[in-house]
Amino acid sequence: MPLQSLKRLLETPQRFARDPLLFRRAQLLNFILLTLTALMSVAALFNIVIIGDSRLALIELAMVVAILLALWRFRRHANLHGSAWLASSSAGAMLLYLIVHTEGDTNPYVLLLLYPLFVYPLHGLRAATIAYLLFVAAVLAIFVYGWAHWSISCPAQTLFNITTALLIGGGIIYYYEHTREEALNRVRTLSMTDPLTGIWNRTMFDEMLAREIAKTGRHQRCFSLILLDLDHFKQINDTLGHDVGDAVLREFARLLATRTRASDGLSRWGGEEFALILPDTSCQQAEQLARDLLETIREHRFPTVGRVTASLGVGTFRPGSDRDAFFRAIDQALYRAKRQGRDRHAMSDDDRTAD
Ligand SMILES: Nc1nc2c(ncn2[C@@H]2O[C@H](COP(=O)(O)OP(=O)(O)OP(=O)(O)O)[C@@H](O)[C@H]2O)c(=O)[nH]1
Repeated sequence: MPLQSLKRLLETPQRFARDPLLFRRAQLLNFILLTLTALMSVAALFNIVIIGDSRLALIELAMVVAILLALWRFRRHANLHGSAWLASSSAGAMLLYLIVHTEGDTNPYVLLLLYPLFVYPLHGLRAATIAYLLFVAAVLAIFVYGWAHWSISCPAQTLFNITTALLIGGGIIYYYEHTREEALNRVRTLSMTDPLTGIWNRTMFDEMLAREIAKTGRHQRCFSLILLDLDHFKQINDTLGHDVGDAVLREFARLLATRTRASDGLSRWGGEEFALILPDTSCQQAEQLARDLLETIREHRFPTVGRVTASLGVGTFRPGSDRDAFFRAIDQALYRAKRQGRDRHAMSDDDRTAD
């Protein structure tokens, strides 16, 4: 039974599971908070029973209380940011107190190197660097104070060693975090974009669609979706080759990107099909945009092939609509536009004011 409770405590709350980066940070925070609680409790016990230093033990118990508070805020209220700050500042204060308490004895300095080890993974690059620089400044200020008031043997050498260790230790962890974040951002970008056209891929389309659907429920707003399919694209591939087909797809994506807003979700839905999510856009506005897009495509001259046309299916999602039915209706509208001769748009059945 106690083993099961411990296992539950080690598990990261599932509410963070939707975002892998947030989940990793939550996992780290959970682990660090539990480790600090255990470490400080043992240290307090050690100081009471073996050393007989009740003042230090009391400070350590105060830190345990602060860390437990952070743990409670994190697990109960999903407060990641505040809990991380509470944990890092109380651990920092504890380390600084150790230096003061031992009046400059070199033993606590070894522990200082632990600080960047948990501050960087907890806070991320920017906030951690601020926290760490403040910490280094506090350590040096305390040491300078101690130089005048405590009997430190070889103070100049100790100051040099502390500064070097703090800067090198912090520097290495900063660089590690920096390269890790960079690599992660690159992987993230790759996982979101379509390699041929550089616009969003199907995964991002699905994510944005889910987000917009959730927003319509919360704010009672609507959004629109346009599906675009190039006409007779197979002929381009068959007569001019796949490289020309690829170039047309790239140019088509670029053209659409120049005619849409940054807040619109333009993605390659698959093959020669593209999707455009239009937040806060009514059926009439979406239809007008569909007409404008058709004209832009019609008038554009694509490299090698010249004139290209597309067919569009348009629909509006309203609060309470069903995702699959909505999508099916737009897909059907697109095929209606194809059947009726291509180079045109068609509205989904729910929005049929004009074809
Ligand atoms: N070059 C190239 N072709 C692709 C790519 N993805 C899909 N295709 C081709 O797109 C063509 C789509 O053909 P169809 O579904 O028959 O459509 P279509 O010829 O445009 O005909 P309609 O849509 O009815 O006007 C197929 O030949 C696919 O091989 C790609 O990434 N690059």
